[in-house]
Amino acid sequence: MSMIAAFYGGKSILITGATGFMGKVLMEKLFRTSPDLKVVYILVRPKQGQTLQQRVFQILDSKLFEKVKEVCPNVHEKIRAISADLNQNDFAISKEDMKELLSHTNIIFHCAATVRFDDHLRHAVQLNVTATQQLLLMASQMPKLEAFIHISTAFSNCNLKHIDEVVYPCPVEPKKIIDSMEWLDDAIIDEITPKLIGDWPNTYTYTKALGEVVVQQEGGNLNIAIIRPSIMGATWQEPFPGWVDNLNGPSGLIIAAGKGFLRSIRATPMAVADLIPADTVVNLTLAVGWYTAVHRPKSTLVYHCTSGNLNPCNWGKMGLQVLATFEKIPFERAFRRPNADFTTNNITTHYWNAVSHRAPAIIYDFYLRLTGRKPRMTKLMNRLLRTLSMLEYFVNRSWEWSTYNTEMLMSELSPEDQRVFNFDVRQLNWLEYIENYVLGVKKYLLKEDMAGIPEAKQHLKRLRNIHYLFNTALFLIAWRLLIARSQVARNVWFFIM
Ligand SMILES: CCCCCCCCCCCCCCCCCCCC(=O)SCCNC(=O)CCNC(=O)[C@H](O)C(C)(C)COP(=O)(O)OP(=O)(O)OC[C@H]1O[C@@H](n2cnc3c(N)ncnc32)[C@H](O)[C@@H]1OP(=O)(O)O
Ligand SMILES: NC(=O)C1=CN([C@@H]2O[C@H](COP(=O)(O)OP(=O)(O)OC[C@H]3O[C@@H](n4cnc5c(N)ncnc54)[C@H](OP(=O)(O)O)[C@@H]3O)[C@@H](O)[C@H]2O)C=CC1
Repeated sequence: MSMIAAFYGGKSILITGATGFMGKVLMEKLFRTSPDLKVVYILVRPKQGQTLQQRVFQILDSKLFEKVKEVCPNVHEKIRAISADLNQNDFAISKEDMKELLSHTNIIFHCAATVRFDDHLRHAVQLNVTATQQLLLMASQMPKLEAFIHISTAFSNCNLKHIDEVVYPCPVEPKKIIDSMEWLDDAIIDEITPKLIGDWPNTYTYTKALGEVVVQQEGGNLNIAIIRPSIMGATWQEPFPGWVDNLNGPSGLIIAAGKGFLRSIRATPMAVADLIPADTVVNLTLAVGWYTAVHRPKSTLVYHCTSGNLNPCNWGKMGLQVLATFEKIPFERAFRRPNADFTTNNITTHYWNAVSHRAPAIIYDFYLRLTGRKPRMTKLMNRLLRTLSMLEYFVNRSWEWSTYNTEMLMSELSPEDQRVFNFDVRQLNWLEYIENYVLGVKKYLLKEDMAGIPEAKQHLKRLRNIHYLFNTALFLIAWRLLIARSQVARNVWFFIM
């Protein structure tokens, strides 16, 4: 019998960010392994014209929750969606809901965040720092609370090369940052943002670092733990391999490469690709929730959920495996044949951006215009180049994360819990994982049918023929021009003939 699964039985659990990528995988695992839990409160905002209930039904209707509905047929009754906006005071939660949350909650998993790299500092602070502060305040008024689990990121200290499982101080106290966001106007914030974030690459990683400091400073007597996942990718095993539902991290680039838009990327092939499957993060999170509540460590423990020091993969190997998978499982209606190169130097990056990204987009848009259609490729390409420039920081460096606490926790688990809540990345086979990831992107993100693979392969063959024809024509034109201008070239030509 799993001790962790039994622990969550009968519990009232509060999850923020339950509608996000990690939140869904977390809820799924909780219900599948502890169907006898009492209730899961989720803080949800109405979005895109959908009510809270519609949002919950949409989640439960997805393939991700198929197994849950078998083991916990009344899952929809156990999810209590609470209308909340983490950007508002008291999260805009009604008095009755707040009363219920405060009096019943046993465990909090705080997953909500803005993960956009380019978010305005005010918004990133509001969600990643102030909301965390407010949630801690709420937690301090919960008499039945046993553990508060804060999800941060392994990149919250990416300005360091070696990162230990400790909370590092920030140059400016979070309280001062929160205060200043209240009275500074947007233009001034824009101006001081580069100075404030210093050697952090973006507002996301900076505000996640501030969030951790807030947790440490304002956690009071709460039982708190911080989890730092690296780059969260599709699921490895549970509930099935390859599940993914957003474009963050590598997923968007896998699509761009598979559809033939992404032809080169400024990345260091030998740099460690610290990916971590979402189900691994969730297993560790649930194990940490149990450990923190039952063992009540004296201080706030930080757990690194990373793969690099235990089972490293690098970007070069990952890129090759992604491309190899496209041979077997191509995406439909590709713009060009998938074939992306890694470059490490600025000049070649600019060259390939011009030749392989911008030029084909301009030519294609010209063709669209000629055929009376609206040009769109240049815009799309500009977006891709902007995304690439934001991700570059992470694919040209390697970090070392120590994992003592995570390994300690693994040794504390019973063999059954090690199996049910497996977060041992040493068992991960990268080639198999990446293949399933690409397949998952095709099925769950692009919603492409596997029956379309033969047609997709035919399409790639046509693109290859067009490519050969285009190159041959280009060569002949260049050769003709050369012959017209150079006696040596003419002599070579006559010699060959
Ligand atoms: C050889 C072949 C190799 C192929 C694979 C190689 C893989 C290399 C992968 C490298 C990835 C490295 C990632 C490192 C990240 C580490 C960071 C730490 C991890 C974390 O803690 S948090 C999670 C990470 N967060 C993110 O990834 C968010 C990043 N996204 C953003 O910040 C913004 O979306 C972005 C990129 C600034 C774009 O903003 P904007 O232009 O405003 O666009 P929108 O977000 O509104 O979206 C517009 C449009 O673009 C689509 N989109 C969004 N994100 C991506 C993406 N990452 N890639 C591609 N496309 C993306 C989005 O769906 C929208 O489409 P529409 O059709 O709806 O308009
Ligand atoms: N994805 C990754 O690669 C990594 C993520 N992390 C961390 O893991 C956690 C989860 O990330 P992930 O699931 O990928 O992120 P997502 O962007 O998928 O989900 C974010 C969640 O936060 C919610 N949220 C955002 N703003 C508000 C708001 N104002 N009020 C209420 N809810 C809000 C979103 O709700 P809505 O659906 O309404 O938008 C969504 O449920 C984050 O803390 C992130 O920093 C750490 C390392 C890597």
